[in-house]
Parts: sequence; structure tokens; C-alpha cells
Amino acid sequence: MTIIQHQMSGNHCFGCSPDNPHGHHIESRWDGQVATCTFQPQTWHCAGSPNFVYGGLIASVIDCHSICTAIAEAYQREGRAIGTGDGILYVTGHLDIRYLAAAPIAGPLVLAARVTEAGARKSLVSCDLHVGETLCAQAEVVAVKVPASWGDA
Ligand SMILES: CCCCCCCCCC(=O)SCCNC(=O)CCNC(=O)[C@H](O)C(C)(C)COP(=O)(O)OP(=O)(O)OC[C@H]1O[C@@H](n2cnc3c(N)ncnc32)[C@H](O)[C@@H]1OP(=O)(O)O
Repeated sequence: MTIIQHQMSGNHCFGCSPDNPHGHHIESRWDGQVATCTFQPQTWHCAGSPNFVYGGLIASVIDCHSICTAIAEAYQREGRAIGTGDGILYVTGHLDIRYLAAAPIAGPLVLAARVTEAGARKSLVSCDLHVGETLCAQAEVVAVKVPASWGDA
């Protein structure tokens, strides 16, 4: 399955660049409809309790995974392999997360995202985050298309 981040050059993102030494290095696997991501939290990613994952970390991985899903779907809509031809870039316009159950720090966090609506300037992405059988968070993301030069600004 295609790893979205491995197809894109010039990616400095804290959440998903393979080249950012301080980042989370998330990897989003795209099957043409759904993108999945598995993220293993570390003990220092905890919330007030050492046993549960910090909500900001959950937001971070959902954000990045969802935007990369929007990017992958946009390339597909144009009939191009990810990262080929003129760059396609989306940024987060709106991130709406419902934290439904505390996520055990033992993880792993398993994310599944899909584009639910796609327009010329924005895409809506829905993302679920499970640990085991438990749906811990559910998010709706507005991904807004920006010029590829945004990545170099
Ligand atoms: C190659 C590497 C790739 C790596 C992936 C990186 C993932 C990183 C994810 C991030 O963290 S990105 C960083 C956090 N986000 C930002 O910094 C974005 C800051 N905001 C902006 O730059 C602008 O406000 C934005 C580009 C989002 C919108 O400005 P525009 O002037 O381009 O939007 P415009 O007003 O023309 O609206 C275009 C469409 O988007 C919609 N829209 C814009 N901002 C929105 C918003 N905030 N919420 C909801 N919808 C929004 C707007 O309604 C409209 O919808 P319609 O086409 O249906 O009319």
C-alpha cells in the first residue's frame, strides 16, 4: 500500500515528515479510498494520568493524517500518482475532534480517514481513532487547498 509521506518531497512537517528529526514521523497508508495510520504513543505522551494519551497528541496525529489523506485523494482525482507533476498541498482550515474515550497509553493508536466531500478549494475529511476495539476519538477536518509554494514560504 502507498505510504503517502514517502511520495512527497519538500515536506518539513512536525507530524509527518520523514526528515524532521524531532517529529512524529507518522505514516499514512492509502488504498485509494481509506488512509490508515498506526501510531505508538510513548510514556511521555501521557495526559494528567500516566495511563492515558494527551489529547493534543491525538489532535496532532489526526490533523496530519487527515491532511495527507486529502492530498492523496486530490492527486487521485486528477489521475496522478502522489507527488507527481505540479505539487498539491492542503492545510488545516478547521479541526473538530470529539474525544469519546480515554486512549490507553499502551496503544497503538489506529487511525482511519476518508474524504467525504471534495471541492475545488477544500475537502472534508472524516477520521476515526481506535485503540483496540474502542473508538477513542472522531474528527471532521476541513482541508483547504493552498499553492504548493506554501510549503517553501
Ligand atoms: C508536502 C507536505 C505535506 C505535509 C502535510 C502537512 C500537514 C500539516 C497540517 C497543518 O498543520 S497545516 C498548518 C495549520 N493551518 C494553517 O496554518 C492554515 C492557516 N489558514 C490559512 O492559511 C487560510 O485561512 C486558509 C488557507 C485555510 C484559507 O484561506 P483562503 O483565502 O485560501 O481560503 P478561502 O477564503 O478562499 O476559502 C476557500 C474555501 O475553504 C473554506 N475555508 C477556508 N478557511 C476555512 C476554515 N478555517 N474553516 C472552514 N472552511 C474554511 C472556505 O469556506 C472556502 O470554501 P468554498 O470553496 O466551499 O467556498
